[in-house]
Amino acid sequence: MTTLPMEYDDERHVIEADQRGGPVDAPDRKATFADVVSRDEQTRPIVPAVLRSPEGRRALVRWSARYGANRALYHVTRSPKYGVKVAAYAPRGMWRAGTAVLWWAAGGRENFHLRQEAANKNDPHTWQSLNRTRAKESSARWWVVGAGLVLLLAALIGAELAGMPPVGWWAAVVGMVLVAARLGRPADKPIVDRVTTGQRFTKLTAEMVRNAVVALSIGVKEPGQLTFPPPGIHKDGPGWLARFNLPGAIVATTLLEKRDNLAAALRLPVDQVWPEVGPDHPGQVDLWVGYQPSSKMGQPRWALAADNARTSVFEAQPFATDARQRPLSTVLFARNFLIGGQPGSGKSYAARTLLTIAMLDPTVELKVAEFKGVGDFLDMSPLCSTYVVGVDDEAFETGSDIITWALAECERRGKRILEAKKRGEAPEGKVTPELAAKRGSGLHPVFILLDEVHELFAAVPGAAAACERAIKRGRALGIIFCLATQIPDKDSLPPNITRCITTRWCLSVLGQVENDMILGTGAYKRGFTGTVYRPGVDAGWGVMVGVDKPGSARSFFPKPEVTAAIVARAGQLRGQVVGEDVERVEARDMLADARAVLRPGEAGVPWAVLAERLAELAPEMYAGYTADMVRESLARYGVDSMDVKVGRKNLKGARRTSLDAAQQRREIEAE
Ligand SMILES: Nc1ncnc2c1ncn2[C@@H]1O[C@H](COP(=O)(O)OP(=O)(O)OP(=O)(O)O)[C@@H](O)[C@H]1O
Repeated sequence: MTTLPMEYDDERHVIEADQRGGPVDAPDRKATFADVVSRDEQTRPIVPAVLRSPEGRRALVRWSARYGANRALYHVTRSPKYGVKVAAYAPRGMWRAGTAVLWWAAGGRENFHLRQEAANKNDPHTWQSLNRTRAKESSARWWVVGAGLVLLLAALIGAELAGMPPVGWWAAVVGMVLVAARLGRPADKPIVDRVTTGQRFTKLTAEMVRNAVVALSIGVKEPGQLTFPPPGIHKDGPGWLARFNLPGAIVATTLLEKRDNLAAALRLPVDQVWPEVGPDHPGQVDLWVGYQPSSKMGQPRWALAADNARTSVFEAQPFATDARQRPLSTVLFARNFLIGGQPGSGKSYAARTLLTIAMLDPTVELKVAEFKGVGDFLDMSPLCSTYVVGVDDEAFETGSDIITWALAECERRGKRILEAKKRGEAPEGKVTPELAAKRGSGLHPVFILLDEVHELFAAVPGAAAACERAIKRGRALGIIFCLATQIPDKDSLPPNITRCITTRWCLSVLGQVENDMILGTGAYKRGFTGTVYRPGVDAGWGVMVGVDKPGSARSFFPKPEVTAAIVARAGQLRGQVVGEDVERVEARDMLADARAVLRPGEAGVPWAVLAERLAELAPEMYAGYTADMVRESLARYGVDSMDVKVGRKNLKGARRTSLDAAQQRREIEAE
């Protein structure tokens, strides 16, 4: 075969084969000393999780005591029955033990079948040889039995000579009788009854978790696909914690969305099963399963109930507990709080826990308005600079005055902070703990609680918008708002308000819509849902977001006498009421006022000038109003923001024609 030289024309292209890259994985090499010393992976904790916190230890002691007491009581009540059984089985046990020893010593049982077979076959040789083996082994065993008996006798004589008390003899006899009864009982008849029934949950096992997760159909096909990083499933607080990794790219939130199904697969109530995203990666789940449903668990003692409790709104303070009975804390300063839920979900009491934190900080001014009308905060009213309860016009007016006061206070505080900043006392332009505590700084923290605030928003037009502005402005200025509401629709809880409040606590709600109105869109899908709680039964339980660890939170619910002691202590700490009551601000007609401050011949005024003139006309109402606030308020009457000539410049403001047109429209509508 000849090989012809290949011919190419001039336009040939040589296509190079793709270059292979270098190996992606570095070759294995032995770990060097530097590798070993630079390892910083997590070491396994020495103390088990359940013993690491005081709450965990207390929970373990409580659980052990309850469990032990229950078992002890159960058996004590059945002790007569056990006595009869022991009396019946003990002689049989002694007989069995005695004959077993004799048979063993005689070696009768070992090659009995072989000897019998030899006898049946009439084979004396084999029989004799087998019997010799038996006799040889047996003689040694008789020595052992004899030595045992001598030792026992010696021990008895020794005990007698040593003066063993009668109780010791009785204990020895009882022990022997019990052992004999144990040996004498039939194999399928235990002497003591079972305390737990098979159905009750006592331990979370890997098998339960694996099977339950496979049953969820979230992409886990085989039970073996779940891996449990150390320390595996263990006790944590009053329950079990299983940390596991889902296979492949399945994220933990897929499992959280199916909490109901998970509880069903584990055959447990929903409020006993608490899955969370694990700490290491998004595919890790921390599944905590309580010994009991959370609705049946007690609550640890509240640290603020201590005789010497004193708080600071600048530091994290406990206000609730999570499902594992661990206290949850929050800083009040520079935060606002929204508590939502259906009637009976425990909103007022949840709000009281936050108010208690504020109350025990003697620098904080308290203003409370409750529009349920039943006096849920009446006991705390002597500590408040403004307190109102009711659902009448006067209560709503006071509620509205609180918001107006807050707005004006923001304005005043803005100026004070500016001055403090110039003096170097407020480097970040915010109220600091030092400024807040300084007498006469006018920057002490203010805690404003508006309970059932939807009533106020429905009764006073504009209250919601004003509240929104006050919330936004007051955050850095030491004014803390806490709103509690029943969220029936977007008018009673305007979405703008929800948006500017970061810490939200959703107690029992009926459905996904209400849930997401409080916690934010998508919360329900991410597994944060207050729908699992029943009003009344699970009162105080809710889901909280905007805190370090979002999740379930149950408000502290101290007994009335404990609450009374806390209030008395707060009274002692404060000495007198901090702050002053809001002044009654007569409702004013802003459109009429704006027209009144226009000077003759003026075609219009810029917004900033209008704000100044309004503040001069009625400082009690307009003191805090900025140009933007005036523009927004007049926009509601249809007054447009237009160019107004000032000297040679055009500035945005209100024109006389626009103000007059708005007034005419109003008169026509009134007719
Ligand atoms: N943390 C808690 N633990 C146990 N029970 C609680 C807890 N919080 C509230 N409760 C119980 O729930 C009841 C209702 O509480 P609360 O008045 O706070 O509910 P609410 O949501 O404000 O109700 P409504 O809208 O009807 O006023 C209380 O009387 C109290 O018995």
